[in-house]
Amino acid sequence: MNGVLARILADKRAEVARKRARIGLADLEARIAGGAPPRGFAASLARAVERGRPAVIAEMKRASPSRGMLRSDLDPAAVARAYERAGAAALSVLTDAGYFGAHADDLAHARAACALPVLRKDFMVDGYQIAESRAMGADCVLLIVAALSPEGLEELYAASQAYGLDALIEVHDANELERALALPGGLLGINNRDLRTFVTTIDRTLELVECVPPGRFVITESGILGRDEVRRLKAAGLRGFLVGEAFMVAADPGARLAELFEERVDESSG
Ligand SMILES: O=C(O)c1ccccc1NCC(=O)[C@H](O)[C@H](O)COP(=O)(O)O
Repeated sequence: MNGVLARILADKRAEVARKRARIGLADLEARIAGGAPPRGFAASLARAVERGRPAVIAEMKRASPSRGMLRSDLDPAAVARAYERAGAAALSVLTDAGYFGAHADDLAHARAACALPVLRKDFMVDGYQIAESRAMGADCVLLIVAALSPEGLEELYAASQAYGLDALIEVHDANELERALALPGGLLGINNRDLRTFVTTIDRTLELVECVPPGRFVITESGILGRDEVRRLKAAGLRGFLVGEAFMVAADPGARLAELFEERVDESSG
């Protein structure tokens, strides 16, 4: 593997080693035992769809490697409340400081401000991070197939189940999709962004979704910037959407969410 993803993963392994030396697994387990139970991330998405609504996972991040600074003054609690009011089914909170500008308590502040379940958006390379995610209050973890060996993917998926967390299994091509489908469960994310080159196109979802067996819940991720993308993805049967940049660059992220996903009569026939 080369490119930005490889650099991020190498840095992440070093970061995990430093954290583990500071806070052992036993400490994380003690925090988990004293904390609140998970909120049910997949269940919240399913409820939105049952009500005939798109299941929007609304993301917050200060910056990204592909776009640079997006929202330096991010207030996680205020944005979480705005997303909830606008009808989001769940939150996604970037927790990587080095590449995405996260602050240590962003996830905790966002979750405490609303009733929505939260995806910890980070680069999972070690089972330690699954326990850490649960200890910090996450309800779901992201497992990027491109970032993990076959054994690593199975191990981290099993760890997410053991800690009572939902898992969003992210793929970008047909091989990765095959690996994701071999797992016994999990939400399936199709990332429209190639994490090695940053090329982003919703055509990636439109192609890959054809190969997904019925019954797997699919979330289309990245590069959903306007109503035209939402309309095309909905027309292809997509019900799960993960959106970050379009909201982060808007003056009012909640208003942008409502505007992007509002049903208009002239578009409802497909
Ligand atoms: O967004 C990046 O530049 C990026 C680079 C390397 C690894 C991951 C990256 N982003 C994570 C994501 O996939 C997005 O945060 C997420 O899907 C939302 O995408 P968008 O709506 O385009 O902000």
